[in-house]
Amino acid sequence: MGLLVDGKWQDKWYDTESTGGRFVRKDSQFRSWVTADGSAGPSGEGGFKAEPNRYHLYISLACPWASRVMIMRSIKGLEDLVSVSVVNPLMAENGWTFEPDEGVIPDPVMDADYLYQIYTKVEPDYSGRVTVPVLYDLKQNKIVNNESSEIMRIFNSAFDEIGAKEGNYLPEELLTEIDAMNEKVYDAVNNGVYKAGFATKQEVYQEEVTQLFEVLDELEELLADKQYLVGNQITEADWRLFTTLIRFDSVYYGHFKCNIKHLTEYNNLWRYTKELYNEPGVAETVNFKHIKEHYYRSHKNINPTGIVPVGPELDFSLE
Ligand SMILES: N[C@@H](CCC(=O)N[C@@H](CS)C(=O)NCC(=O)O)C(=O)O
Repeated sequence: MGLLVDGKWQDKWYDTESTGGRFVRKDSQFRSWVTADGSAGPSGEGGFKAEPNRYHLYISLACPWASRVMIMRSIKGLEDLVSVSVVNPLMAENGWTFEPDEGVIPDPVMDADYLYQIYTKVEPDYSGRVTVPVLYDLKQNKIVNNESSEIMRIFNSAFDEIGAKEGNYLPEELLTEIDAMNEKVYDAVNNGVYKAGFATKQEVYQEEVTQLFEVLDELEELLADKQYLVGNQITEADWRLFTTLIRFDSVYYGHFKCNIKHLTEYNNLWRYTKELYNEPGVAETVNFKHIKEHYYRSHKNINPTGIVPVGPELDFSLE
């Protein structure tokens, strides 16, 4: 676990000293968009036109942010348009690596050993965290974007004219509601589990875990008479919630101490999670071996022995 400082790798855990025991996530730095005609998107620079085999995605199957992008790639049928590399689940002193293991897919750009080499290749004096997902332009050797919420939106529509599957997970008329839902879910749930798990002060942990379960209770109620979060169709908001829920009982409940309730104790949220898991193309993006190995083995200050629990046994079949 570490970060780049002026292009040099430093092995360092998150700093929570300066923030009173609180984990504060840093903003992603590469923010350009792939668009159908190469014009600039809502942020960053233009020049990234949607073309087959031009873009490459770096992901971890363990990571909820990378997984939401993988789900969009899968449900939009982009497998033959956007290639992918998968990092090793263990994130240790060199950060994410391509160390061969089951499910790891090596780097085609420079056969890198470490993901940070991709960052320093495009920006030799980069300072910041080296995160997945990364959307990389193979033609210009540039990182287009490393913010999953934006890569999801790129995948939702940029490739529609060159062979993507039908489906709009961001309908115009639901956009305001989706954005509001995303904000709540991001803060309390997606990032909430991390804020609870990485807290280094008791009162900070308690505050975060309480807020997390308050919002889960609220969502449980919302889903009592609704199948999906916004409108009557699956939207981006559902996929964003899903990647946290699918990891909940396996890692967040134990490793991050988000244990007021199991997800399986929430009737509606559990049913919802199973339904989304059973959507075509989604189960293939979920790899519990990578998920459990990553969290339990990489965060040595939380789990010093690195022992990976055997359970829980979860049954995702819909009765
Ligand atoms: N805001 C980013 C967050 C991505 C992120 O934090 N990914 C984690 C893996 S789950 C990572 O690569 N962490 C490495 C680090 O922080 O050093 C996004 O949504 O894309």
